[in-house]
Amino acid sequence: PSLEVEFCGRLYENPLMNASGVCCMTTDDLDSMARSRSGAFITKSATSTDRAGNPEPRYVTVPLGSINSMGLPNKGIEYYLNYVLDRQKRFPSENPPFMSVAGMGIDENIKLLNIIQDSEFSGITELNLSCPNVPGKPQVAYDFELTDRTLKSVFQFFTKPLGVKLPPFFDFAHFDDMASILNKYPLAYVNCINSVGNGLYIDVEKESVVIKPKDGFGGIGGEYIKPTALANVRAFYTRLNENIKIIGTGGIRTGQDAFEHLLCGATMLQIGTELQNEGTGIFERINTELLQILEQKGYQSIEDFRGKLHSIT
Ligand SMILES: C=Cc1c(C(=O)O)[nH]c(=O)[nH]c1=O
Repeated sequence: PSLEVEFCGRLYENPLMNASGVCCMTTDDLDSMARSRSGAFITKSATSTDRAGNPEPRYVTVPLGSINSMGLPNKGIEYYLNYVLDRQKRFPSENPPFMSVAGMGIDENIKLLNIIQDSEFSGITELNLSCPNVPGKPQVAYDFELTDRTLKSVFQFFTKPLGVKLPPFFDFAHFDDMASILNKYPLAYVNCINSVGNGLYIDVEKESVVIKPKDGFGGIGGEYIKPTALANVRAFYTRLNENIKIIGTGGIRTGQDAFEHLLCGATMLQIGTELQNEGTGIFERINTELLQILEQKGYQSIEDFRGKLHSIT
């Protein structure tokens, strides 16, 4: 069997990539992703200029996942754009990395996307509408009118492939309302989900929180969030028109987790917490485990089962 996937008109050797934010802050991080067995990779969400982010400790690995309140530290969009444009020139036959952007508001999102639109970048852009950790900044995608207004403005000028990174939703009315907004726009994909916002992890021995920002409140990733991630992948896969693909993110630690996301309808798969824990060797491991599952089940390709999750009739 083969793990090859077609996404936005490009062929990838497998569906695995990093989740923006993990292993993508510096050119060294990005080079290690480029050398890995991932099928693709994405930059850290960029703002107009570099940001230090929140005070440390701001990312902590915990038994069932992670908690983070990084606060959108990044090197600024020019740094990441220079990196991806350089790779485009040096490796013209390869798929360019994905570019992620996360403005502090609609104006900065428009500005960032205009920079990408006016550049030679020929890859895929991810608009992050779900950063939960910038104090005083609510997550865009929890404001449905703002999301609609943002996408309306963006698609006045942006003609390159664009996806949006969404936070988790927990209510069928929200799945329905968000899907009806997204279906209005020529999106390449939606990425479900970002970390589950504003969780709290406690160190009982110290009787203390474990991260400094926001009195310890931070986005939760890892095993904790797989059921929520799978539900959001499935909810949008069944509601969006079929040319809006799904990237599945959240709780992928094994080939089986990857298989579950694909069964729910995901086309590409992003790994965050477990990549942070294990390093880029994880891509070789999960590709191997996923191939074993396809072999055991007699599938030749992911197309044979993508989205074919059974309900109980
Ligand atoms: C881009 C900011 C994000 C951050 C962050 O930089 O705090 N953490 C997340 O879990 N998700 C985000 O989208």
